[in-house]
Amino acid sequence: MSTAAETPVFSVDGLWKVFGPKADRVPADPGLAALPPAGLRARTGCTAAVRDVSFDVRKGEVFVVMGLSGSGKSTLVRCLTRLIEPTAGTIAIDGEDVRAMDRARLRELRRHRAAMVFQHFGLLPHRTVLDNVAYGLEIQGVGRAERRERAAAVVAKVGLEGMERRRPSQLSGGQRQRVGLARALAADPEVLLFDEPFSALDPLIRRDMQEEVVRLHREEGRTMVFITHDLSESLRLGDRIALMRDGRVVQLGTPEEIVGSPADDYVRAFVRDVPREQVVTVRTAMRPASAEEAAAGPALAPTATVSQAIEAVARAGAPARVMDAGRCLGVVDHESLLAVVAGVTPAARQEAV
Ligand SMILES: Nc1ncnc2c1ncn2[C@@H]1O[C@H](COP(=O)(O)OP(=O)(O)OP(=O)(O)O)[C@@H](O)[C@H]1O
Repeated sequence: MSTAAETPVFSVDGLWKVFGPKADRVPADPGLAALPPAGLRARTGCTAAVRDVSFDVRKGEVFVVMGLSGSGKSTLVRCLTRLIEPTAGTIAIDGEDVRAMDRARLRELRRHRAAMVFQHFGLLPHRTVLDNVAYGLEIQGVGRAERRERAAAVVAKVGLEGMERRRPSQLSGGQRQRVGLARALAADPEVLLFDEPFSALDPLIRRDMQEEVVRLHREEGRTMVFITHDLSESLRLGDRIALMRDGRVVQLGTPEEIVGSPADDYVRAFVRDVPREQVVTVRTAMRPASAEEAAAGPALAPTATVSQAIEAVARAGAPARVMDAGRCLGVVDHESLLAVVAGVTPAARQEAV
């Protein structure tokens, strides 16, 4: 039974977005709905950018939508606040039907509840950093003194203190992106939607911004939906990842589930080069402990990664215990850790026993 505390921020069910003539008939007709992209285009002239997608975004999580170019990521996330009108399916925010919202309610949704951070952040060139950040609050009708005060606090939060009076042209790409982020944060939305915000940044600055997002998330616990086509970015940021292909979500899971148990050959090929030991946790790698092993040895949290465990086991020269609230859940030793590095899935290991 679900309680109010468990209501997801977004709840999406059977969502379709079809572009093209008479788009409505595609989800409604099982024959058309089942066609592959090229077949659908040839028969109807339509593109199904999002095909029968269902998922929940939980409160406080970083939910990543990942996939190659054209897989439907932007269309899906724009449907959440109806920047793009869905063709079929349901979307709820905090249990409220987004598709039933009138224009005023939608405006409120986009301004106060689900703010978007874009790759091209749309900064106003003739305004200062502070005024750019305060702009969203101005639209909301917040008074001048209050909006400047709130904007200054957010500018400091994203590390731009001292730059309040600069114009966008006097900032680096990374700093501009921080202004865009600050502008979205100033509205204090329940959820932040990021549309590939860092893809135009060079790799070092990109890494900086990823860390910034992780830090903000750790400090505030705000729900975030993050679009990216970059696998390492999604593994670094995501609590859960929805991996898209041709408009469908082909796998939804934690980074560990996606890397450790790819749902099909497509996902397997996608994650082939990921260093598994940096993603797989000891909870997955462990085996049952004997009474003797459970009593002594280095202790690790269940969320420790295999690479952290390798260090602990090498240092102690003995198996490490996976401990949760004082209880030993199992142990990891050389063999179980090496199996992860070698790419042997836990299921395959069990079959081999
Ligand atoms: N307005 C539109 N009209 C027709 N087709 C569209 C429209 N917008 C998107 N599409 C098509 O829908 C599919 C998904 O596009 P979408 O932009 O959502 O993908 P994406 O995964 O975000 O790609 P990228 O990473 O390149 O931004 C693509 O095949 C695209 O060509």
